[in-house]
Amino acid sequence: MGNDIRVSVVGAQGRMGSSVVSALAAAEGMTPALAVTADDDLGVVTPDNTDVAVEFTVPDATLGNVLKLVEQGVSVVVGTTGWDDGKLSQVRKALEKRSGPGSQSVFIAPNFAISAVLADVFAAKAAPYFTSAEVIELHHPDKLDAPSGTAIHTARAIASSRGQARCASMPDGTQGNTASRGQVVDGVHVHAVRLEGLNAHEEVLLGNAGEQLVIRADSFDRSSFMPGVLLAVRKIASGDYPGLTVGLDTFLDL
Ligand SMILES: NC(=O)c1ccc[n+]([C@@H]2O[C@H](COP(=O)([O-])OP(=O)(O)OC[C@H]3O[C@@H](n4cnc5c(N)ncnc54)[C@H](O)[C@@H]3O)[C@@H](O)[C@H]2O)c1
Ligand SMILES: O=C(O)C1=N[C@H](C(=O)O)CCC1
Repeated sequence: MGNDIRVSVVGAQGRMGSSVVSALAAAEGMTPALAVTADDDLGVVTPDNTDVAVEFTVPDATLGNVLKLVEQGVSVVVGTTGWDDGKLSQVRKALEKRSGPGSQSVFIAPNFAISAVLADVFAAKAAPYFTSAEVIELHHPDKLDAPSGTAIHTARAIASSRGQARCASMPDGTQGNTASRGQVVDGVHVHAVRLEGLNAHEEVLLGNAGEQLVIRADSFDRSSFMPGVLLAVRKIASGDYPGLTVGLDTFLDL
């Protein structure tokens, strides 16, 4: 259709990329444009054929892909993990260089499932009321990165809300080899499980003397991510979010 948003998918043969290609074909007001695989030249994706590119590839490739798409004048919705402050600042700089009328957008979300986004928000709200908080993420064994992008995001959100509330550091009497205590992200311990049969799951454990709160999000199927991806495409295509935006909660009235 004439006014449809033209959406190209980078990483189109992957688990997420192929799900996005199918979701786009069924979505109102969107037209699938190019399906780019690892063997293709990303240079083919331009504003002549694409309004928004959706990028689901691998952590080692995503920064390069996003910078190239920005250089080519294309706005991007990114679901690939592996982002840190240094990489985000490279994207911000690339966007600033190009900014002007009709300026471009990059949107990055570690998780597009509403259950995960809400778990993150609830965990950050709850964290200052508890002495201890730890994050456990559980995923399918084909996942390349650990801990998950979502768990890093959650740990940072917990640390930030505890920092603002001036909470004391969490008690931990572990001595000697601390490898089994997981990765420490901004002072929050994050544990990664890889298990056949799982898809994408996260649990936040919050403890006080004599009580525990568990906040858990389960994505049983990749269909759980699709409404969030389509929402992000619509928001980015609207032109209302120029520059870099991180996190699906931006678009939700939480
Ligand atoms: N944000 C979310 O909600 C969400 C949900 C699920 C997965 N993820 C993340 O998305 C990423 C992809 O996950 P997946 O399960 O689809 O992985 P996958 O391995 O199934 O797919 C990745 C695809 O990218 C392709 N690829 C690699 N380098 C490329 C390049 N330079 N250009 C184009 N294509 C390239 C690979 O050939 C593969 O087909 C991971 O980082 C994962 O953590 C995010
Ligand atoms: O399947 C994956 O890989 C997922 N990756 C994201 C992460 O690392 O947080 C989101 C959930 C699924």
